[in-house]
Amino acid sequence: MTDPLTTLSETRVFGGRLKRVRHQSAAVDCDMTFAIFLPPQVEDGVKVPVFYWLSGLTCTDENFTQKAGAFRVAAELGLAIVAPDTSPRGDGVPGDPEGAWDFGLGAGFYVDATEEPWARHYRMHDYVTRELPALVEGNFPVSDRRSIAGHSMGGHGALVCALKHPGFYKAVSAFAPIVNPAAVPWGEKAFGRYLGPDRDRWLEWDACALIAKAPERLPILIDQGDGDGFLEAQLKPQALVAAADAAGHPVTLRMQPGYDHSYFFISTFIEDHLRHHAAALVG
Ligand SMILES: N[C@@H](CCC(=O)N[C@@H](CSC=O)C(=O)NCC(=O)O)C(=O)O
Repeated sequence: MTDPLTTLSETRVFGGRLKRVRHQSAAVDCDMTFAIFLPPQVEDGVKVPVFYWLSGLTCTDENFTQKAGAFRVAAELGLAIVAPDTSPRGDGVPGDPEGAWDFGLGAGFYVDATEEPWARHYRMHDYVTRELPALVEGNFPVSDRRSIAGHSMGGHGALVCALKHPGFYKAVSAFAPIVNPAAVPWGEKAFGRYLGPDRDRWLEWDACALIAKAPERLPILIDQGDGDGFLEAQLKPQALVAAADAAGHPVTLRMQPGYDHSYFFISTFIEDHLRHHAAALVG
């Protein structure tokens, strides 16, 4: 062990192990909890690649582990899964002044805030792309082959992480992502507070803007339910398809008839995403 980690729980699942781990984060300056699934292959001494999952608004590390149904296929494919929390938390970490669920605690938006009082703790991009991978790779039997996926706010996070860090991830995908946060109500509220009023600076955290100048054309897989109540106002996946087409960036958008925004939708298609990631990660 190179970093002080506290194991909160350890559970056997599909021949592997699911752990919840707490540590002091320098990036977000508070204690953080993440989940890590280690597939059975690690027990034969194999260093396995890591699939990072970023959850959406209101989530912790536990929504994905308890609801997505990912572990049978991850065990088969030999993938580790790491699911961090969605924001800093704890004493001294400010939340939404009105207690709303779409900003602050559980809603870090995977950006590095520049404005007060958010800038000290709300640095989830730095946490997810730098501190957490270093911690995981220094303390668990995993390789440096990584991929990233997420849902809704976490889908936005996954797309932005991949687009801002060419070569760092081998695959990227998203369920019902917020693709154009600079132009929808959830993103306008969060970016206005975390990043300040200059909308040009918001574009550094917007997949539709980043894709135009991406130095790497990593194919993007997106699943989106057409019965999703957030589709028209917050998600707008066609905006990413248009930006990707203009840039020559490969995107596959699968509109899934009748599916909503929930983890029932995610659990239905998570196997496809894991296999998409494994094709790039394993071998
Ligand atoms: N107010 C509701 C709705 C919040 C919600 O739907 N959250 C989604 C993510 S939305 C975009 O980021 C979610 O993943 N919820 C957790 C779950 O397990 O379904 C609420 O408080 O749940």
